[in-house]
Amino acid sequence: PDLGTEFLERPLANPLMNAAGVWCTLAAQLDALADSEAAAIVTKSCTLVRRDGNPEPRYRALPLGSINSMGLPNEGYLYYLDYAAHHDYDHKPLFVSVSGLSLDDNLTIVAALRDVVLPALLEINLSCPNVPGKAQPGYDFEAMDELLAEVATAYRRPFGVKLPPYFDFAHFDTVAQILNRYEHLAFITCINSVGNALIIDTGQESAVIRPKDGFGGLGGDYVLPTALANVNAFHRRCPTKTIIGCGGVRTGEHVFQHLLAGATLVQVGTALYEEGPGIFQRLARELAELMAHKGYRRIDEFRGRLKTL
Ligand SMILES: O=C(O)c1[nH]c(=O)[nH]c(=O)c1Cl
Repeated sequence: PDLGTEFLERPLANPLMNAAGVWCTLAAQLDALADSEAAAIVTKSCTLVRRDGNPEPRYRALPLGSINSMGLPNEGYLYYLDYAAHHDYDHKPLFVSVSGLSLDDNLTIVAALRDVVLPALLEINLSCPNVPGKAQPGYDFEAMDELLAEVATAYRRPFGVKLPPYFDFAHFDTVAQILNRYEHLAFITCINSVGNALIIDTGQESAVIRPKDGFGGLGGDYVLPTALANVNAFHRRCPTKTIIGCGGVRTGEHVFQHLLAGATLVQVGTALYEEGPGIFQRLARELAELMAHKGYRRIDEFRGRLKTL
């Protein structure tokens, strides 16, 4: 089978890439992804200035996934613009994830990315659940609309958004209606971690991460059904946008399910954190094996073709 995929008219070897935030904070990590089977890579969400992030422990692997409250540790946007300036775009696409702490910070970073005129793709993170005291724009629809209007006006090139999970059809409808009003908004990445979960260690009778009394974003097996629902909800509601699936991907079968639900690319977070960049070779092999078993030669024979009963 051929895992060939097209994203924004660019042919890719397969639909696989990392999720922003995982194995992508430092240049050496990004280089490892560039050398892996991932067909595209995205940077850690960046802010105006470098951040240490939250106190540790701030990430914990779990039998069914992970919980994190990293607190946006990153090297500052100029570090990732510099990385983007040296990336080989003929080898594979590079996305820059931006998560400014204010509208002004986002606009400063977006304008800088525009002005360096690189083939890098902008993924605006609307959904970081772990900065104490900051409500995420993904759940403040007026703030989201204002941010997108300002970014679209400033950036004037194709860009995408990273959304939090939604759990209500009224929210799917409202958010899709906002996103569909922005022509430059070319792709939608669903989902970010399921925010503010609480994992308890029974023996210690304690939370397992330090920040925010142990409340953190959930990833991994726990979130696959919610991720698939959000991918399919926005695939149905935003026919002119490309959907990138993210959430709960650990096997080739999970990749297949995201593609069936309507994703064009599929991002890997928790499983990449635990397994390392070699996971992309395994996921590509497992997806090809599943496609062969089902008699599919190409992804576009089943992508977005989820049946209902
Ligand atoms: O705490 C984080 O750095 C973080 N953690 C997440 O699970 N999603 C995000 O978008 C971010 Cl920005």
